[in-house]
Amino acid sequence: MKQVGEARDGAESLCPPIDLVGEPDWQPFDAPALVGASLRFVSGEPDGNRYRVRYYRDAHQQLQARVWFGPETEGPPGHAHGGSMAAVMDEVLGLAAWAAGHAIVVGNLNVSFRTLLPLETVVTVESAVVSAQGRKVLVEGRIRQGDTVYVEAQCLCITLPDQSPASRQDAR
Ligand SMILES: CC(C)(COP(=O)(O)OP(=O)(O)OC[C@H]1O[C@@H](n2cnc3c(N)ncnc32)[C@H](O)[C@@H]1OP(=O)(O)O)[C@@H](O)C(=O)NCCC(=O)NCCS
Ligand SMILES: CCCCCCCCCCCC(=O)O
Repeated sequence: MKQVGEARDGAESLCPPIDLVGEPDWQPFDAPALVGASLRFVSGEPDGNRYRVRYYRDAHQQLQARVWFGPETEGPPGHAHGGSMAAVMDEVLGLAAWAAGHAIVVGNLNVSFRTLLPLETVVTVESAVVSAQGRKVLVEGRIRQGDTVYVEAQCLCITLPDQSPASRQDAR
C-alpha cells in the first residue's frame, strides 16, 4: 500500500530540460522582482513535471510566456487539464496587468478551450492589456503554438488601493 508522500507511479523522475527560449526581440522578465515570490502555483517549479514557465516582454512591452505543460497537468488522456490551462491564463494575464503598472487582482476570467493541448508541448502564451478605465483593466490572451490556437481568454482585473508595483518595489 502506498504511504503518504510516496511518489505516484510514473512521477518519480524529472523530465529532461526543456527549451523555453523566447523570440530574438524578447527580453527576459523577472516576475518575482515585480510581485514577490507568491506566484508559485503555476511558475514556481521551473524544473518540475507540472508546468515550466519562462516570462518575457516583447518589443511592445507586452508580457509573453513560454510554457511547457508537463505530464502532471494531464486531464483527458495525453492532454492538458482544462483547469491547468485556465490557471496559466489566470497567472499570465494577471501578471500582464502588473507588468503594465496596474496593481490588481483578477475579478473575472473567461476561458475558451479551442483545441486539445497535447502533454509535453511548449506553447506561447500571448497577452495584451487592451484597456484601463477606472479600476478595471482588461487583458486578453491566448495559448498558441504556430498557427494552432489552444485557448483564448479575456481577463477583467480590478485594481487594489495602495498596491502599485512601484510602491511594492520601494517598500523592499
Ligand atoms: C475583485 C475584487 C477586489 C472587487 O471587490 P471590490 O474592491 O469591493 O470592488 P467592487 O466590487 O466595488 O468592484 C469594482 C468594480 O469592478 C466590477 N467588478 C468586480 N468584480 C467583477 C467581476 N467578477 N465581474 C465583473 N465586474 C466586476 C464591479 O462591478 C465594479 O464596477 P463599477 O465600478 O462599474 O460598479 C474582490 O471581489 C476580490 O477580491 N475578489 C477576489 C479576487 C481573487 O481572488 N482573484 C484571484 C486571485 S488574483
Ligand atoms: C497584493 C498582490 C500581490 C501580487 C499579486 C500578483 C497577481 C498576479 C495574478 C495572479 C492571478 C491569481 O492569483 O489568480
